[in-house]
Amino acid sequence: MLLRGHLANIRSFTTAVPMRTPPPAPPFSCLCFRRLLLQAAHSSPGGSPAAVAPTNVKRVAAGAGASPAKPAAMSAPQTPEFVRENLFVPPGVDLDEVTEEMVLPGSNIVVGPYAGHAQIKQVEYVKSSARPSDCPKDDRPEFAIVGRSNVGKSSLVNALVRKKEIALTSKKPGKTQVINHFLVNKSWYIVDLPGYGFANAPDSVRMDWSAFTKGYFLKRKTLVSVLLLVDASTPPQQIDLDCANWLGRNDIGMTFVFTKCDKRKAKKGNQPDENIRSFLQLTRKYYKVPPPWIMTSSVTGFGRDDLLLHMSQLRNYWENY
Ligand SMILES: Nc1nc2c(ncn2[C@@H]2O[C@H](COP(=O)(O)OP(=O)(O)OP(=O)(O)O)[C@@H](O)[C@H]2O)c(=O)[nH]1
Ligand SMILES: [Mg+2]
Repeated sequence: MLLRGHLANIRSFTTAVPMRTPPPAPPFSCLCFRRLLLQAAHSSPGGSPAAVAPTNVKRVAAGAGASPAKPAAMSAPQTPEFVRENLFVPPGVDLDEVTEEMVLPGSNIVVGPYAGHAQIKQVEYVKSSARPSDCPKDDRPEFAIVGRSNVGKSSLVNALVRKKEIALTSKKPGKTQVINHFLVNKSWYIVDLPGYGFANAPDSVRMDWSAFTKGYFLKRKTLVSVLLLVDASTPPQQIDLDCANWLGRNDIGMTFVFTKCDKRKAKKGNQPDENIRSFLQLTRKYYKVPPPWIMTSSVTGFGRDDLLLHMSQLRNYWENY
C-alpha cells in the first residue's frame, strides 16, 4: 500500500477504528512509560486550562527551562492540563480510554501499544545527497528533520543519537546544504535536511525548496513522518506556518518538534510555552485531527527519550501495517 495511505491512517486515528489488532507492547515501552509516570507523580498541579493546546506546555516549559545544565530527566514536570480533544492518539488506542498518565510529558502525544524499542545502540553516517533522487534506495523507514535554517535540526540529530558532532552544527544559518542520511540500529534512517528560509547561501549550494519538496516529500515512499522543527524561543514565523500548511494539505504525516525550549527570556518577550501555544492555535485550521507535538531542548536533552518513543510507535506501526 502507498505510504500516503499509512500516513493518512496514522493521522486520522483519533476518529478511525484501528485497522488491525496491534501487537502486544514490548516491555521496553512499559518500563519507559513507568519512568514517565514516576516523573509525573513528583509533580505539582498546573494552572488553569489553556485555551488551545492541551497544554502540558505550561508545566513542562517550567521543567525544561529550570536549569539548562541539568539533564532533562532530572527536571520535574508539573501535572498536565489534560484536554482530550487536542491529543494525538496513536493506532491501537481508544480515545475514550486515554488517561492523563498516557500522555508524554511536554507533548500532546499518547503512548500506545506500538511504542517499543526506542534505544539508539548504533548510528552511522551513510551519505550526503545533493538531490532527492540520489538518496538511499533501500526500503528502510525514515524520519525527515525539517525546519528553518538555524532552528536546531542538526543539533537534534546529535541529541537523539547522543553523538556530539555526527551532524555538523553552526551558529551561522545555512550550514547543512545537502540531504544527510544517518542509519540507526541498522534498521531506520534519520535524515538531516537543509533549512528553508535562508536567502544568503551561495547559489551553488542553496536548496531549491520548491523542487525539493516535490522530489522528496511527495515521492519518498519510505518517509514515515516529517519532524517539523519550530523554534520555541521566538513567536510563530510565517514561513513555518506555510510549511505546516503545505505538509497538512498534502497529507504528509508530521510531528511538530519545538526546539530551544531551554531558552527562557529574562525580561521582555514571550516564553517558549506562550510561543508554542500561539503556534498551535495558528496551525489548528490546517488539520482535521491535531498532529502530534513535543517540546525539546538539545542543550538539556529534554524531550529526547520521549521523542524517540513516539518515533518508535510511528515506525512500528508503519512496519507492521
Ligand atoms: N539554547 C539552545 N540552542 C540550540 C538548541 N538547538 C540548537 N541550538 C543552537 O542553534 C544553532 C543552530 O543549530 P543547528 O543544529 O546547526 O541548526 P540547523 O537547523 O541544523 O541549521 P542549518 O543547518 O543552517 O539549517 C547552534 O548554535 C546550536 O548550538 C537548543 O535546543 N537550545
Ligand atoms: Mg544543519
